[in-house]
Amino acid sequence: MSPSIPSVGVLALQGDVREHVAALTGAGARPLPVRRPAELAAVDGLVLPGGESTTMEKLLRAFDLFEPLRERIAEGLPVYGSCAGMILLADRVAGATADQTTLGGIDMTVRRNAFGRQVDSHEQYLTAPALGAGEGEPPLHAVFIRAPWVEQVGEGVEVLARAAAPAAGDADGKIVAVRQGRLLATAFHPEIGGEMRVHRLFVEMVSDARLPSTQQLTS
Ligand SMILES: NC(=O)CC[C@H](N)C(=O)O
Repeated sequence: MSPSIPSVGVLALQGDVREHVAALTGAGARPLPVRRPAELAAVDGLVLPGGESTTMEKLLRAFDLFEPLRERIAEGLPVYGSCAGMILLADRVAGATADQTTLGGIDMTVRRNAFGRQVDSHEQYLTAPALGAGEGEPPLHAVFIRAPWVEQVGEGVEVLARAAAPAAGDADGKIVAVRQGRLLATAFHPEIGGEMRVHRLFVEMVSDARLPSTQQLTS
C-alpha cells in the first residue's frame, strides 16, 4: 500500500463508526477501526465519532485506551472529534457530573446537549470559510444530534464555524467547530449526509503531520 496514503483510525467502541470510515475513504485516507492499544499505536491520526461521551470515556478506560490516547495526543497525534468526540477533546465540560473526565487537548469549555430538548436533532447550512464553505461556495451541511456547543475558547483556539441557536437568543451564533493545532472538533456530524469538507481538512492535517519537519519547512 502506498506510504503516501495516511492511515486514519476511527475509535470503534461505540457510535457511528461506519459513516466516518466511509467519509475518510472518500477523503483519501485508509481508515482503520481502533479497539486496542496496538491499533492505536499504528495510526497516523484518529477520529472520535459521535455517541455518548460518558459511555465512551468508560469504554476507553475498559479497553486500556484512555491513557495511551492521552499520551499520543500530547505527542501531537492529529485527532478529530465529532459531537461526543468534541466533548472528549474539551479541557472543560460545563455542568459536568462530578465523575465525568475527558481526554482534553483543546482549551475550551463545552456544554453537552446544549441545543435544547425541543430540537434534539436538526440540520443547518453554515458559512465557514475555514472549512471551504465561504462566500461563493456551497454552505456546509451540518447535522446536529443532541449536540453540544462551545461556550468559551482559549487564545490558541481557532473558531471555524458558528450555528444559530434561536432558543438561546444568541445573535452571533454558538461556536460549533474549532481547531487547536492538530486537534479538530465539530459539534455536528458531517459524516451523516455526505458533507466531505471537514474530513478532507482532517486528512490534510494528518498528511501534514506525517511530513518530516525539514520537508515542512521547505514546502
Ligand atoms: N451525537 C452525539 O454524539 C451526542 C453527544 C451526547 N449528547 C453526549 O453528551 O455525549
